[in-house]
Amino acid sequence: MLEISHLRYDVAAEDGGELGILRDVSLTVGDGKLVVITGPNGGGKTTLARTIMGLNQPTGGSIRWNGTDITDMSITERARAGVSYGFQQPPRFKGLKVKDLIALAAGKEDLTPAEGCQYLTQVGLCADDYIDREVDASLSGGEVKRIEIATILARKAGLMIFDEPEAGIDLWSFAKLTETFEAIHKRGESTLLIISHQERIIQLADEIVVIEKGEVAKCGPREEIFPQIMARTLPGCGYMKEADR
Ligand SMILES: Nc1ncnc2c1ncn2[C@@H]1O[C@H](COP(=O)(O)OP(=O)(O)OP(=O)(O)O)[C@@H](O)[C@H]1O
Repeated sequence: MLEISHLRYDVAAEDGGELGILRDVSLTVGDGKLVVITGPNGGGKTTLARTIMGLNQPTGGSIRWNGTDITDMSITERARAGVSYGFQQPPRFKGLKVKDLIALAAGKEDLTPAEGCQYLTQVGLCADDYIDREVDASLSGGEVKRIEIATILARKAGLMIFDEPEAGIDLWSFAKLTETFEAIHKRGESTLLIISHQERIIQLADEIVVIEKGEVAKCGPREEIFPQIMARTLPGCGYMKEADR
């Protein structure tokens, strides 16, 4: 279980004061649940995900994972504890091949072709075309994004956090990805926290959390929150991006 309690993340403001990016965020995610975090741009979703992963040190509150306080743990310690995070814009790794990156994530020396195929197919990539490619600038943004998601799947972490997994991904691969999320959720082996503006991903959620202005604006079962979100997606305002409607 992930338990976030009164989490704050403040940064220095231009006027010399403090700017609250996350303000008193409390949230509980049960084991095996699929929770979608959505909300307007700049609301604080990525900051929350980065803080859970340890990329930002909170200025207040606590994060517990499976009963252990991980608030002051390093990124590596959190990863060892089973927390993994897929960046909104994943980095490239010049000199590393796709198979190296996935093998590293899976904790193996090498990958068999079948294993490579297993992980890449889940994100809509053909292993034959990608397994020996370098994860450098020759790959498109959508390709790097899908390869990074494959590494998270290979890690089989207890908590998988995906930051806008739909970003830059074509329709066919997106359909494959939603199937993959559904399958992981059905197996119940991992807890999924997915930041998304995409209606089809939001529809997979057990629970939806709306983060707005650094606070939890809404939180509850999908059946309850989804109609409220849709009611606010009127032209010119609302939670969901124009392109997703
Ligand atoms: N270190 C920082 N210093 C100043 N402002 C910051 C810092 N980190 C985040 N912010 C600001 O905090 C707000 C929340 O950013 P965040 O990236 O978490 O939003 P988001 O909800 O993920 O947005 P999007 O939907 O556009 O991805 C933004 O206005 C951002 O510019």
